[in-house]
Amino acid sequence: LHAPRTPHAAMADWTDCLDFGISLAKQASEAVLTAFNRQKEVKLKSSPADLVTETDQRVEKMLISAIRKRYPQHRFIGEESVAAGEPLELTDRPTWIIDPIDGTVNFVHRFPFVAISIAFTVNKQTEFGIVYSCVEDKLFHAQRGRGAFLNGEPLHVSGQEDISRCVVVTEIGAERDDLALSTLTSNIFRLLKLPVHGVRALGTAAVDMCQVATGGADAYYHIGMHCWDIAASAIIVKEAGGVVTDTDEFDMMSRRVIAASSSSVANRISQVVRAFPCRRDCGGAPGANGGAAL
Ligand SMILES: O=P(O)(O)OC[C@@]1(O)O[C@H](CO)[C@@H](O)[C@@H]1O
Ligand SMILES: [Mg+2]
Ligand SMILES: [Mg+2]
Repeated sequence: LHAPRTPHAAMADWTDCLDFGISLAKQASEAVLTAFNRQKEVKLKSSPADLVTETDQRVEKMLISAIRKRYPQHRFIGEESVAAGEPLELTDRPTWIIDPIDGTVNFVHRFPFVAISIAFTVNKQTEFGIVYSCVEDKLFHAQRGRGAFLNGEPLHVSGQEDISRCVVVTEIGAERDDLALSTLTSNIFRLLKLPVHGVRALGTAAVDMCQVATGGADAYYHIGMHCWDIAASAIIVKEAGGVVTDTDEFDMMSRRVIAASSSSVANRISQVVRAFPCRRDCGGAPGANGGAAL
């Protein structure tokens, strides 16, 4: 017996949403750059190193209201909306996952790596990701099955398989409790002792991961970030030929990620790096309600 065929017309490719997201990321970048050299009013969120400014909030509102006007049925997970009390819930409905400024500490200090990160999921699967590194004027994007691009040029990971020849990117993040700090610093210690060629941190997970997509870095790992920090750059790495994983299958809500140029490098990092407990962004077990796949 054959199942009835689903008309292919039902399979949207979401390119219209991608193009709209790219045009909005460019507008948002102008707002971020205008504010970049100005004095900012800074507020604290979860820790003394977790900052927010009026620009983060304004850019997120601008993005969400423009998308909502054009796609009234779509849903949102936005960093600053969640901070303001909106639920963090990923459903099967088309969902935009937004970090209006990834690298707010950099933005406050005028350290020149700040990015707008926009991912789009349907049925909990990422369809595209956009990362605009504003000061560098680098626009990264990837669409599922269609490759990754930087300012329109195709991207490829380095393909490096030997950990001892890798530049590895990570972040210390905003956690300041003893367990998190000792785990994070001992992870760096163990990697350096392997040895690796170098460990780097730019202050924005989105841009860090895009370095792996360009081949400028060979791997990235991080514990404690949120889905909006990595949702867009994860598909960019994957479409550039990289491997995106967790200790198990990648789950953007788990608050752990390894992105690498090859599975051998990803496996080596997962053997060396220890995690500390972090509450999931949403959902229970990986892949269950709220879990999300690439
Ligand atoms: O708050 P922001 O600027 O959007 O996020 C900045 C950030 O450093 O926070 C995470 C901390 O774990 C990082 O991975 C991420 O890039
Ligand atoms: Mg962020
Ligand atoms: Mg942010």
